[in-house]
Amino acid sequence: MTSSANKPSSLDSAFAHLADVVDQRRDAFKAGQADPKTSYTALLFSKGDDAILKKIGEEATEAVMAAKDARSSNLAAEQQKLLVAEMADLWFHCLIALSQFNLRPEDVIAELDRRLGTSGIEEKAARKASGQE
Ligand SMILES: N=c1c2ncn([C@@H]3O[C@H](COP(=O)(O)OP(=O)(O)OP(=O)(O)O)[C@@H](O)[C@H]3O)c2ncn1[C@@H]1O[C@H](COP(=O)(O)O)[C@@H](O)[C@H]1O
Repeated sequence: MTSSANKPSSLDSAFAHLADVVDQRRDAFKAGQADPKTSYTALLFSKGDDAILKKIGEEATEAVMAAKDARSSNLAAEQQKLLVAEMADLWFHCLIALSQFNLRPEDVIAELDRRLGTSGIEEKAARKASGQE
């Protein structure tokens, strides 16, 4: 599998580019310029919040099942490929959900950047101590 060391393009810019495409479809759909019959993205925007959020649940479940299959196959190449495809479906639908809520992948990446270097164990303990949980 690909590692970050030999990745030719930046992950951020790949996400940003796809998010631009999705946002353009969203805006074109709202302006009556994208046809849900020819654009899957426009079709989901035409259906609204519930359909978009339901797809995330479905795609997450499919990714989990693909991961279980990959493990059962001892990480066989074909199962790994299927797992990557399901994860791609999940990430794509997350981008649609972000767009539906006027958010961008950059917002999520900024949040992950903010968390860099903070142990999840420490973060949870701090939340408990401050009564947030
Ligand atoms: N990356 C994707 C992408 N990934 C997955 N999908 C679609 O997501 C759909 C959902 O996958 P499922 O496995 O649930 O398949 P399904 O059973 O057909 O879906 P449902 O009937 O259950 O909704 C499929 O139709 C896939 O083709 C995508 N559709 C579009 N894109 C990107 O979005 C761009 C714009 O797409 P359009 O809006 O269709 O022009 C494309 O150029 C691509 O870059």
